[in-house]
Amino acid sequence: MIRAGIVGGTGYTGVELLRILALHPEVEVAVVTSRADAGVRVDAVYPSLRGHIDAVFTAPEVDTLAACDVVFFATPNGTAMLMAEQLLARGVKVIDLSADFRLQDAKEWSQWYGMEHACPDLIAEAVYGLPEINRERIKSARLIACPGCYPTSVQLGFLPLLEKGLIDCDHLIADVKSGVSGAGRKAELAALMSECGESFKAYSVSGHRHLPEIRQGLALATGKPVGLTFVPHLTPMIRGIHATLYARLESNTEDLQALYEQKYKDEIFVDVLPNGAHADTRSVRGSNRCQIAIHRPQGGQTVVILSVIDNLVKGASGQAVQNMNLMFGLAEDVGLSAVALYP
Ligand SMILES: NC(=O)C1=CN([C@@H]2O[C@H](COP(=O)(O)OP(=O)(O)OC[C@H]3O[C@@H](n4cnc5c(N)ncnc54)[C@H](OP(=O)(O)O)[C@@H]3O)[C@@H](O)[C@H]2O)C=CC1
Ligand SMILES: CC(=O)N[C@@H](CCC(=O)OP(=O)(O)O)C(=O)O
Repeated sequence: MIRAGIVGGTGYTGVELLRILALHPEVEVAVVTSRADAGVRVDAVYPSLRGHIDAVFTAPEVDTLAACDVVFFATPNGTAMLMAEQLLARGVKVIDLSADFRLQDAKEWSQWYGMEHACPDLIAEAVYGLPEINRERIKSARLIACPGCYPTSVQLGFLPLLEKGLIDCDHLIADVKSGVSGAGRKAELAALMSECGESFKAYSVSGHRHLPEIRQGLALATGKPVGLTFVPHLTPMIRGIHATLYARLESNTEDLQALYEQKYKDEIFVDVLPNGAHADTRSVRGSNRCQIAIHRPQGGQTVVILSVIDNLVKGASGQAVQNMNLMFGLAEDVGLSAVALYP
């Protein structure tokens, strides 16, 4: 059995990890941390886990976590980087759901995240945990930087077009909507039902911290810098990300539906919908799937890609477990076969 630790077990991605790992046949959840709830049983905070997780929240301490084979950090940015080095030195694999190791340039990271990086030397070793592009490197990694939720939906949507060089890379547009759980469980005015219910708004239009992460991934796919306008929106739903992606085609020869189907034909967690379909977040809620639909309105030069995920599953905890499966030589979908909840 793989002994797993979760730092930040009371947050939304933490409890989603617990939900997934509770039914994972190869994992025993050995340590779950929370500073605020240290000493409290996990199933007292989350009764849904009664009979599934027999653990008590503890304070996050390296000595306790070092008894694990793998530690997930489901913590705010700036936390994993303080403990990762010590855990790796003690032979523990680290899977970080936060942004601490996502950007390859420590200076750029500091600018977007507003703090100095505590261990810039580890950044080069971290493998960006998007299995659809980095599967082989993930298998032998010690440290995984799980992609952000918006970046997962946008990169999976744009990749086939970029890899084939079919679009104008200077003017990409990602118009993306997120459910409120994307903001985490902490109390926040903007996430109150009376603030975001019955309303819909864009935010961080002048620059969101996922912009450099998405640009970095797309530039790697195409081999040159990309020009991207990324506008996130907050929608009054709990889970889900819906990305509407726009690009200008530079070639008319390719059958785009066939291109996407071919690119993702062996990917368990990327589902290309039939021609003309409209992807919806409800159809991936609770599942580790990304569903993608391709459109070319009026047969013109603009291609519109719809890409949907559950931000807490393929956008965070499901993808983290997908990475863990690869790192430990398991089948990629162990523990991740849940079908979306409907309605
Ligand atoms: N929500 C989402 O959809 C997604 C989130 N992410 C990323 O995953 C990470 C977790 O997000 P989310 O679950 O939403 O966050 P939450 O705010 O819901 O939970 C944060 C958790 O971290 C713990 N924590 C907070 N500060 C510290 C600290 N300094 N040291 C140790 N533990 C700490 C909290 O418990 P306590 O304070 O009691 O210790 C809590 O359990 C973030 O980096 C987020 O950006 C990534 C993709 C999607
Ligand atoms: C709706 C909402 O607030 N979403 C969050 C992003 C999601 C997140 O947790 O960020 P990471 O993926 O980088 O970890 C935000 O815009 O700050």
